[in-house]
Amino acid sequence: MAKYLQILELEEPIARLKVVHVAGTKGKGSTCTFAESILRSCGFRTGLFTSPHLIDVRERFRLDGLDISEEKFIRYFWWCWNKLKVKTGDDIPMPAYFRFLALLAFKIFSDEQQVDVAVLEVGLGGKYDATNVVKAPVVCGISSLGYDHMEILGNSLVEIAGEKAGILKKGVPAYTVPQPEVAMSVLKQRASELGVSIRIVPPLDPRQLEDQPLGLHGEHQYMNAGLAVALANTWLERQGHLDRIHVKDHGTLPDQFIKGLSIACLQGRAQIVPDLQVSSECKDTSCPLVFYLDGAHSPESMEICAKWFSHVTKKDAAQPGPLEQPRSGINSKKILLFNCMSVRDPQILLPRLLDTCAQKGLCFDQALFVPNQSQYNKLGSHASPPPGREQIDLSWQLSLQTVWEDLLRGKKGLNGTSSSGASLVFESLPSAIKWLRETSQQNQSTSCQVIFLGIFDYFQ
Ligand SMILES: Nc1ncnc2c1ncn2[C@@H]1O[C@H](COP(=O)(O)OP(=O)(O)OP(=O)(O)O)[C@@H](O)[C@H]1O
Ligand SMILES: [Mg+2]
Ligand SMILES: [Mg+2]
Repeated sequence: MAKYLQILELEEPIARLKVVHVAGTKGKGSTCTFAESILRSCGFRTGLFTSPHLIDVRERFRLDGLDISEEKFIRYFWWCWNKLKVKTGDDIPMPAYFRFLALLAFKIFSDEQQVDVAVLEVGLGGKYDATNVVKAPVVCGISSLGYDHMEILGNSLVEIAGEKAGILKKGVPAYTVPQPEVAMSVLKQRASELGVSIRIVPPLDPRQLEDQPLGLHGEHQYMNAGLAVALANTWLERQGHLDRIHVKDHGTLPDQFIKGLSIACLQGRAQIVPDLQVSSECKDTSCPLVFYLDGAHSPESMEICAKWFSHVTKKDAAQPGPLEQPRSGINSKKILLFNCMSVRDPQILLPRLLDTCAQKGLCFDQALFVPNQSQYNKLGSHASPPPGREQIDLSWQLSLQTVWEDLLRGKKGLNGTSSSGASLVFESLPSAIKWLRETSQQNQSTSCQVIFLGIFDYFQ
């Protein structure tokens, strides 16, 4: 990275950026999004770099809260690409995907618009992450730690926490959320070696928000929001801008903070998406097919997500309302649409989901497994579609299906009750969605609530 920064002449510009840096297993992106939104609401020009993206790579680079425009993205992309291409070769190869994107973020944030603050999410780990070239961030945060990317970061929480603690720096205040004891002691140890304090921030109390809901949904977001408030506050303090906010004496947050937290948005995190195609053909005002999207792909986030899905689907049934919700007085089917990378262990992920849902009284009627294929054809270098349909390898999805079926069989064996959930494997996402639409159109007396997990789980 140091060499690439030299090639792109980014060393000095990076040193000038006023960075908020966040690592963690879960909640990094949400914490960054909240922190950015708060500081924008305080009147600052912001850059936000997160990962992964849901649909378009430009989602990873936001300027003043908006995805970078195509025109700017293309301009910066080629500027970096061409410069690197000339100066790299056998000894220094072109940077890998995530490194390139991080370099692009540095270029974008330091160049064209001179942002007041750059909020950076670590891609993977911390110590060796591409974003960790920032030598002196204004403040850093470590969100919830748990088990993920063990093939790279190590198998124990101690090792994982050690990697994440690699973003802590001498002289830079640090914050974290309540963590498992072993992880916390690693963070504290590293902080004390560096002579900095790491403060533990409790989850935000909803009362501090004066009845405004958070822009990102789910109980766990209060944890991320609490961390984001501490990061934004410290950034303001260290930059000498505390005069911009009016601290109230009755324990609620400053108005700009409340506004920032309530308008924050990040696609694909506890996002409820009614299927507009199906609902447009439905006479009723509510929607027969609703997707509950989330990027969960670690055991902790599967559990969090299961709680969220159980909670919102129960609430929707109790308070039938407009489009977002399924129709009242109608059977509702709970369907799982799932994929995860083969480095993850479905024997851990799927039971965690199923058990948490079962504890909340929710059983799945069906489970669908799909590869991350979103298109049928890939374009080659001559921009023409290949002549035949690509053969898609579904062996991983078939093994996910087997794990699921075994789980259900095990549960049936134990207590005789279980969701009857037939499971299916589809060759692509569009084909699964087509099937869901057809099914819900054919069966108007049933609404489908589809929890859609792990689909954009890929290697950053
Ligand atoms: N504090 C948390 N504790 C546990 N799970 C969380 C927490 N925050 C978010 N999640 C779960 O992780 C998903 C991703 O959230 P977010 O994008 O904020 O995390 P991330 O650390 O950026 O994840 P990724 O590894 O996908 O980059 C959420 O949709 C939710 O399921
Ligand atoms: Mg991750
Ligand atoms: Mg992320």
